[in-house]
Amino acid sequence: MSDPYDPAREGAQMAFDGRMSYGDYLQIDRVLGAQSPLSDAHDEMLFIIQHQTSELWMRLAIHELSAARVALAQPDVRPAFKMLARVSRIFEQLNSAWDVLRTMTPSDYSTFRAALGQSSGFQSFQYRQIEFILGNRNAAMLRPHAHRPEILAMLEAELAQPSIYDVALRALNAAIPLPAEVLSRDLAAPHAENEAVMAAWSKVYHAPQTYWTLYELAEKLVDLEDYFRRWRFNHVTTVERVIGFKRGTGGTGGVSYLKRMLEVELFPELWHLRTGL
Ligand code: HEM
Ligand SMILES: N[C@@H](CC(=O)c1ccccc1NC=O)C(=O)O
Repeated sequence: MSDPYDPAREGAQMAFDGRMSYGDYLQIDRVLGAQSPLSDAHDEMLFIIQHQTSELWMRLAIHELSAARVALAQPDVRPAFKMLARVSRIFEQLNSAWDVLRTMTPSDYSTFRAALGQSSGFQSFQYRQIEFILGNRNAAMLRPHAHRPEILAMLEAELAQPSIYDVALRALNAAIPLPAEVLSRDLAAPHAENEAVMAAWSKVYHAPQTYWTLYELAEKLVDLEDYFRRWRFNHVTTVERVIGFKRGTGGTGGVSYLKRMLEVELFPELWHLRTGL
């Protein structure tokens, strides 16, 4: 019998006093110190981790979307494509995660729902920031954050910046001029569907070879919205499955509110032009 295998023999570092380890670099103690269930219910840990991991992925999505917005304002927009593609993949990841949460039945959830009080995903400031960056803007959504001035200020600052779609339209305008009202709209409101924008994107789709970069940009945006829509759909379906038509802890009608959100169109012209092609 040979001795048990020891990775130190091939050089694995085994001593970490005074050296940065895996846990040091990733601050694992802080991450793993942040799960504090309020009940004894077995499934509350699943619920907490599902949300915390979602928030971590949202953090990366915001990092990528913010950089993509800067990149889209440059003369060469192509470096933004990688970032937008990565955000779509992040949403794909979040979409797959619903499969884990769906293992929680209504009976399981009812063992700890009361412990959640009035807290709700509706109050997720990172989610709201993503919606605002993408262009789904509504100043009423700032109110749940009034008690956190720095978060309120961050979201207000977001409403004062052009959305991803606004910067995309500026890039489109450089090739196919758009009306001034599109380029200097009230940034705190959502973009209103516009005939001239649709005509310009249609021109791109009729001649992809001529407008290849804009064509690629448009498809990256459609891809992103496609994955985001799937997230909304998975959410509302999971909610109906778990709480039926009960009101939400956040105070909305629950499924009725979430179904209304399914109607949001972030990049309306990019969807509507397809009918005319
Ligand atoms: C059993 C699981 C879940 C249930 C029953 C549920 C239920 C609800 C309900 C009823 C709402 C409407 C607001 C309210 O009145 O509370 C809502 C909103 C929301 N939830 Fe969930 N949710 C679940 C899981 C999740 C997960 C895993 C996330 C991921 C972060 C999430 C994020 C959100 C967000 C961001 C909103 C606001 C949506 C918007 O304003 O468009 N939820 N949820
Ligand atoms: N709104 C949910 C509660 C909920 O799902 C939740 C509660 C606290 C933190 C995040 C949550 N997730 C999504 O809303 C409900 O009405 O049961």
